[in-house]
Amino acid sequence: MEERTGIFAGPDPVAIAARWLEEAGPLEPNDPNAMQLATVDEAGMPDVRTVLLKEIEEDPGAFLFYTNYEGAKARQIEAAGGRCAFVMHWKSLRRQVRVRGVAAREDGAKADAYYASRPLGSRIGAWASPQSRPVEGRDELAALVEAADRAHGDDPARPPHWGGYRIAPQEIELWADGESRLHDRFRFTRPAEDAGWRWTRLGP
Ligand SMILES: Cc1cc2nc3c(=O)[nH]c(=O)nc-3n(C[C@H](O)[C@H](O)[C@H](O)COP(=O)(O)O)c2cc1C
Repeated sequence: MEERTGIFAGPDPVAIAARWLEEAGPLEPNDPNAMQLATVDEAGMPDVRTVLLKEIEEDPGAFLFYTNYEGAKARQIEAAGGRCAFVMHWKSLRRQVRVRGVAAREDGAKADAYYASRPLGSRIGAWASPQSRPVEGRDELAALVEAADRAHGDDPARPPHWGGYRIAPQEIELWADGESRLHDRFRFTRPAEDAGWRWTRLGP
């Protein structure tokens, strides 16, 4: 099988994705860690939205983002037994990472620490925002923020309805732009989390 070299080098696609994200950091105008997270609702209808990838854990490999556990994406993730997918595309690098996997809540010490590291306004916002539910207008939102501010003060604890998801990847595809649309695509799979990754080149 043809060897993977250069930007594709290495046995672990999670580590390669982490390398690519680091490379994209100084090149992207905004949010190099933005990922488009796909879920399906209970009728099987797909849904997708952007969230921010906050951490890549390298062993055994996982991707973390944070959100409201009462919003649509959380409901969809949980109803699907955690199954979800995401894609990251860096226009500056002309590269793409696709991941399919299973998400599980990270609502322990790591979520507490990340919550505590956020600016106060964001911490209050996490208490105040009824994510994915209708609001009457900005006035209602402002009133909810004011109430949360009064209730939780200057050092709010992490809300029970807010925390992380850790996506354990089952399949990762690394893609890089090639000449004449002959892009490079490598798909990695592993039979279990503690097994090594196998890979194959795919037609573009
Ligand atoms: C650049 C960008 C970053 C975002 N980051 C997050 C995030 O990290 N977590 C989150 O819950 N929503 C984030 N959002 C908002 C989501 O895209 C979405 O509107 C919200 O989470 C509600 O999604 P849902 O109704 O499918 O649950 C972000 C939006 C953008 C455009």
